[in-house]
Parts: sequence; structure tokens; C-alpha cells
Amino acid sequence: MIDMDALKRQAAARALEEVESGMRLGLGTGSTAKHFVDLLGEKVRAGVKIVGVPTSEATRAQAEACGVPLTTLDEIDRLDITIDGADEINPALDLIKGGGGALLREKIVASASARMIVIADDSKWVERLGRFPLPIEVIPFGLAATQRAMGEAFAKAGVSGQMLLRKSADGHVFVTDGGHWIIDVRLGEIEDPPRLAGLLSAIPGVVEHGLFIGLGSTAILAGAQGIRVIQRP
Ligand SMILES: O=C(CO)[C@H](O)[C@H](O)COP(=O)(O)O
Repeated sequence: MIDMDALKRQAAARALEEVESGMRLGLGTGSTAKHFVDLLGEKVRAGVKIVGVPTSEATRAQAEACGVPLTTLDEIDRLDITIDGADEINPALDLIKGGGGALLREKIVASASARMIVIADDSKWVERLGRFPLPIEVIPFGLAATQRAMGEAFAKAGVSGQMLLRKSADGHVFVTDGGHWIIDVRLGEIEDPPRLAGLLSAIPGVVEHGLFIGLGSTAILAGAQGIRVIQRP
């Protein structure tokens, strides 16, 4: 049986080869990014000088525990590389992200980076985005109005799906690091991800959505046959 966690760590280890002393790094969130932060901690302890900006409180806590020096986007303006996982990656290196609920900070940090390296096991590679439910971060105020507007955006983009308010394991509404809620929508194949992204971004109650368009520069995919490094076309 394939050890998915071992594949995630292999992808993370390959991404670490791109890190050089002096770099400013965006640190992603999720089980794959966690391997990267873990390995980065080893590199820091071996003397490599980097500074990181975490994309969630969970990653901040992990990075601190690993001894990775941290800063914020208020203290520095640009990052060299963000290394993060993804829920789906298509051949254009557009992504669905937010399965871990950190999409807002992840997108802010990736947007401030010269490059974004996406690390994943190769089950995340898809011809078309949409099998994974699209996470949409919303303001709790006026939720029904926001959902109606989201439904109109889906119709314009030729997709549809049930909107589910994300809950935590304890049954309470999941609250993001920014104090918002997440609606997950299983849309099936999304024909035109950039168009849907634009329509969702125009809705006032939508804080951010999990379509990452034009942000991924490189994907490092680990599978049973080895590692594939794919550059954005
Ligand atoms: O977007 C994310 C968190 O918001 C993660 O990168 C995504 O959910 C992938 O997670 P994992 O590496 O655990 O499969």
C-alpha cells in the first residue's frame, strides 16, 4: 500500500532543495506543508539563515517549536518563495486550496511571493478542478444574501452544487484564523476557473475563495513512480 504521508514528505524534501540562505519564505498550512516546516527547522539548526511568514496560527506554532525565525508582511514587503500544499492542482497550475481553512492568509502570502512552489502527493493532480469541494470564506453577517449571490455566480459560470457551512469535529461552526466562516461547495468540473474566481471575488460577503489562479509557479508531485517537477506553462 502506498504511504501517502511518506510521499508528502518526499515532495517537501524536494522543495527544500530550492531554499537558499538569505531567503524570505512563505510557510504553508496542512499536512504536506507541515513536513516542509519540519525539514526547514532541521536546515535552520544546521545554520541556514532564512526567515518565514506563516500562513496560519497552526503553522506559526509549529515553526516556533521548530526554531524557524518568523516575521510578518508588515515588516517585509516581498517574499522569495512560498511553499504550500494544495487540494487540487491542474495542468495550468491553478489550484483549489483551503481544505485546512487557511486559504485567506495562504493567498495573501502567495501573492506577496516571487514564486509559489506547490508540494503534494500526486493524487492531487487533476485534469480539471472541482472534484474537491471549493472552500469559500465568508463574513457571517448577511450569510443568506451572500449565498444567494454565490448561487448566481455559479449559474453564470455554468456550475452548481450544494453549499455546506463547514463545521469542526465538535459540531460547532468552523471559524477561520480571521474570524470568518467557510462554505464548501462540491461543484464538479469547473470549466473556466478564472471566470468563476472573478465572479466570486466580486461578491461583498465573500472574503476570499479557494481558487488560486496564476499563483502557482512550480508543482512538486510525489508518487509511487518518483517525483515530478512541473513548471507553470
Ligand atoms: O489549502 C490548504 C490549507 O488551507 C492545504 O494546503 C490543503 O488543504 C492541502 O492540505 P494537505 O497537505 O494536508 O493535503
